[in-house]
Order: sequence, then structure tokens, then C-alpha cells
Amino acid sequence: MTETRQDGRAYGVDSEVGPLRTVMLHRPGNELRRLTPRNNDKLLFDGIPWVGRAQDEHDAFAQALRDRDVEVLYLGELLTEALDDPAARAQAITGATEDLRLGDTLRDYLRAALGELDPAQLAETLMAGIRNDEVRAGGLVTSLLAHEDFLIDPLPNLLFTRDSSVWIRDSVAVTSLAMPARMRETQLTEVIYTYHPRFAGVDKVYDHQLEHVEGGDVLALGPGVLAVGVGERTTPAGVERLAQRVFAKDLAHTVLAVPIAQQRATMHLDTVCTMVDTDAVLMYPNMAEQMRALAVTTDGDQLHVAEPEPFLVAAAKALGIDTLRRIDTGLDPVTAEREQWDDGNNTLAVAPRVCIAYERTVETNARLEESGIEVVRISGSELGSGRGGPRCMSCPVLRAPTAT
Ligand SMILES: NC(=[NH2+])NCCC[C@H](N)C(=O)O
Repeated sequence: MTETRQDGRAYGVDSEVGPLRTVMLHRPGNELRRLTPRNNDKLLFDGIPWVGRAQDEHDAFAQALRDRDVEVLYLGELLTEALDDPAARAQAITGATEDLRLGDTLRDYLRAALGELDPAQLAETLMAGIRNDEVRAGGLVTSLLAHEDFLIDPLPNLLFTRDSSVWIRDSVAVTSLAMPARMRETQLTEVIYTYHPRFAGVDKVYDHQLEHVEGGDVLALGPGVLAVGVGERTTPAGVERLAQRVFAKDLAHTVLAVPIAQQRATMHLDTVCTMVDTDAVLMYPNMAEQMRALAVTTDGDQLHVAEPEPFLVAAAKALGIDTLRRIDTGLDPVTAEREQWDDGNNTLAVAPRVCIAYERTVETNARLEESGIEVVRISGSELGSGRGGPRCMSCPVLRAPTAT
């Protein structure tokens, strides 16, 4: 049963660690069966996952959440339900066929063909894509394209629901993804939040046509305080726009802009830093010392940007606490680097001091436990090939407030 907050809403997130009540996941499906050694780099996977096993691992992840009384919503199901609405269908079909590679003939053909599908088939096609040899479109473009070319690209990274939307208090930010392989994902989250009855009337604080911001970069350190990584995905202009938007709606008083290295290993802030308690963070030791933050605030009119400060100092100040504890995993640099690559730093808190982590990051997990954090281990040998851990694979929709 859905827990409803006192104000009657079944959504809202104002911290990283408040008891998790509702989360959106995406059970990996046919979109992963599109990965080949020829396209996996472009599609941001480091290997070719065994899909059946990835699904089993994902089911176990969902079960671990349900065992802790978390309601699990699935993106694919929400999309199917949203696509019951003719306006949702029209929007989704237009978005998926906008690509200039198609040309008019193929576009018209695809629009008509998609229009014939029932909501479940349409959702499936929007996620798994369409290959040239799967349709009998006819015409010049079809003839010139290779059989295996995609007319609508598959979206294997839907698995990482963290990135394509993020709740900021009672508003949802539909994000703007930077990598071409992922941009279309937010057309789908936009459809869900606009047309699914569960989210009727929800306020949207960001949209997918604005400057790039990815959910993996956005951490709700505590009520009113966001940390936003700026690097490979979220751009400087993205964090500026997000700050303007959240301040205008009074959803935060401080946004900490946190520069992170522009490289794949540290693509999002949550690959190097996640919260495990109201006042404790797990940080990748090789980067912890250098991490700086620029505190952005507003006087109601303009943005004020403070000088860079050590991340933990700026964060504690913004939260109004003495110190934000860094859980020191004390790992040697090589072990730390290996475990960070395997998403050891990408934990998902289900409550203060309880987090879900991949079992393979043995050393990091042991250090967390030594620091008094309960670690719920899940296997991720196949899931991990997309380079994302429990936090990346989850979009919290409702968290209870943390006790103050
Ligand atoms: N929040 C995260 N760290 N997400 C990880 C996303 C991984 C995905 N393959 C990508 O490259 O975009």
C-alpha cells in the first residue's frame, strides 16, 4: 500500500537518507538485447550483459527494497499506463521520430506504424527501439541504410533511473541528459510525469530541453541543500539554471556546485560520493581531499557564488551542522580505484545508516560496516556492465523526513 504523507502527497524527497518509501526502477529488458560489440561503447556499456542474469539480479535488488517496505514502481509499467492517454501517445511518437536521419517517408511510415500499437507494445518499442530490418518501410532511406541500423535507437541506460529524473522536495526535475545515447530517455520520463494519473498536477522544476543536468549529479544533502556535480554530464550552465529554478520555487536555499573530473570513471557526483547518514558521506578516497564546492545562494534576485571551499566544509555550513563526517574507507589507492570503478561508492541509503551496495566491493563494504553502517549486499556482475550501482539504478519518489 502506498504510504501517503500527512499533506496527502505520495511523492517528495528532501534528503539522501530519509526512510525510503517509494522508488522508481527500470527492470532491464529487450533494450539490453540490442547491445553488440559494435555499439556498446556508443551506448555507454562496457560489455555485453547476460540479460537473463541481469534481470535476476535486478529482481533481487527490487526484492531487497520491498523487504524494507519500499514500494517499487517500474518505469516500463508507468510508461505503459501513461500511454493510455492519446495526448501522451502523440507526444511520445512525435518525439521518437523527430530524428533528422529518418527523412519524411520513413518518418511518416513509422508514425503510422507506432500509432497502431497498443500501449504496452508502444512502450516496449520506445524503449527497445526499431531496427531497419524489422519493418517493411520501403523508400530511399530504408534502402540506403544498413539492415542493422536503428531507426529508433534502443535505450539500454534506462536501467539508471537516477539520471532521467530527480525529485526535489515535491517537484520533479525532468533532466536534460548530455550523452546522445541517452537524450531520448527524458522524453519518456516527461511523458510519465505529465500523463500518468499518479503524478497528475505535479510541479515540474526542470525539463529536458534546458541545459544539461543529470540526476546522478544531484544529491539532496539535507532539506534545502543540494550538491550538484559539474563534469562530464552536468554543465556549468546546467547547474546555474537548476539553481535559478529551485530558488525561484523555494525548493532549496543553497546549491553547492561541485567540480568533478571530466572522465568516465567519475561521470556523476554519485560515482564518488553518496550519503549514508544524515551527517555522513562515503567518499572515494582518491578524490576526497581535492573535492571543492562553490556555494550558490540567492538574495531573491541574483545568484551569489561563494569562493571554492573544501566540499565537506561547504556542505556542513550549508546544512547548519558542525561537521559532515567522511567515512574513511582507508583503502590503498589501487583497491580504492578498482572498487570505485565497480560502483563501491554508489550506495543507496534506504534509511539513515542502512544502505544497499554491490557485494563485489568487498573492502569498501567492510569499512562501511566498521563505521556502523548496515550494508545490504546485492549481486551485480551483469548489472554492473553499464557502470552504475544501486544509487544510479533508483529514483526515489518518496522519502520520509529524517528526524531532526
Ligand atoms: N548516476 C549514475 N552514476 N549513473 C550511471 C550511468 C551509467 C550509464 N552507462 C552512463 O554512462 O550514462
